[in-house]
Amino acid sequence: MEGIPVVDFALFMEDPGEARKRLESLETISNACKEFGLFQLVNHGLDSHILSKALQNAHSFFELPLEYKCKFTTADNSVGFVHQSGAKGGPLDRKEHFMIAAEDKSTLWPDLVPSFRPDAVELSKQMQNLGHNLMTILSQSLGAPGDTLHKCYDKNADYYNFLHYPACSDYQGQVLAPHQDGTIFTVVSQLNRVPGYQVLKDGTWHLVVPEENSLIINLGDILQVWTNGLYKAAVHRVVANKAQRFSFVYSYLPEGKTRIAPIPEFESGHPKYKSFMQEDYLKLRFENKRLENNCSKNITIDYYAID
Ligand SMILES: O=C(O)CCC(=O)C(=O)O
Ligand SMILES: [Fe+2]
Repeated sequence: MEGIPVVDFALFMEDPGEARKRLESLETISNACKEFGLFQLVNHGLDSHILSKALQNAHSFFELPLEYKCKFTTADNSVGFVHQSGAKGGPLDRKEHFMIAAEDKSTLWPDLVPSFRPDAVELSKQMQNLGHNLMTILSQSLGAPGDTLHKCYDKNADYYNFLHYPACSDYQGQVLAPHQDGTIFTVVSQLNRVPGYQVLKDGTWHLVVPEENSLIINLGDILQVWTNGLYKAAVHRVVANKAQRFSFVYSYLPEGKTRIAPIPEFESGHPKYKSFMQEDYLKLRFENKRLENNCSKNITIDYYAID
């Protein structure tokens, strides 16, 4: 099996003594983004305890009674606790999750786990910072100036999500259906290192083994559109495990009113996507995921494709 590309983030954060290695790494990123839409990041620079705290808090929250957790469910499922979800026309996903809008003044925090809120806010700040640096590196990996992707929008409207996949003793299929994220890119931490995350490449699913201290960076639809299809949004899913699995997902998104369209220097007069407003696409995706909505088609970025 072909390995999932690994990128050493420290190379980019240190003084420029390692120029040759950096160039090699930019090449690795570029190839990974074209082939998998994904790479793994090591030496990511996050505070070493922050992810173990996230795991403890997620564990404490998800083991609370369903009745309590459901107090944090909102009408449109865009934030808060979601007990059941699934792709259109398919079986339900076997997971529950708690979604939070970064920098939101939400009061929707589980009071029975007092450390949940301060630890989550701190983690989201560190993730924001990591994402900012990744945007520069991704711009450079495209052979463009470091501020190229930053210049596509003014402000972030990020979301982050704690997920729990209960142990599956007699089921071996997928517990989260294949999909692409509607983000710029998404950072995934397989918090308790139980395997499950897989990425599709050339018709084959590849397991992303949760190595210690590594993160998954998976590209989303917006980066695919900005690069006019040069970089692709990773098609990924989660498969069952006999052990329960916890993960943390941080989604980088521009503000809702941002217009998304191929960046002129990457489309050379042949845009493959129509321009759209970020919040319109997000809304379509959320509406489409709601179980009571019986529309049979799964909305993807192809909705805006120019054929
Ligand atoms: O739980 C995971 O590892 C991945 C979750 C995911 O792909 C998502 O929430 O979009
Ligand atoms: Fe995803």
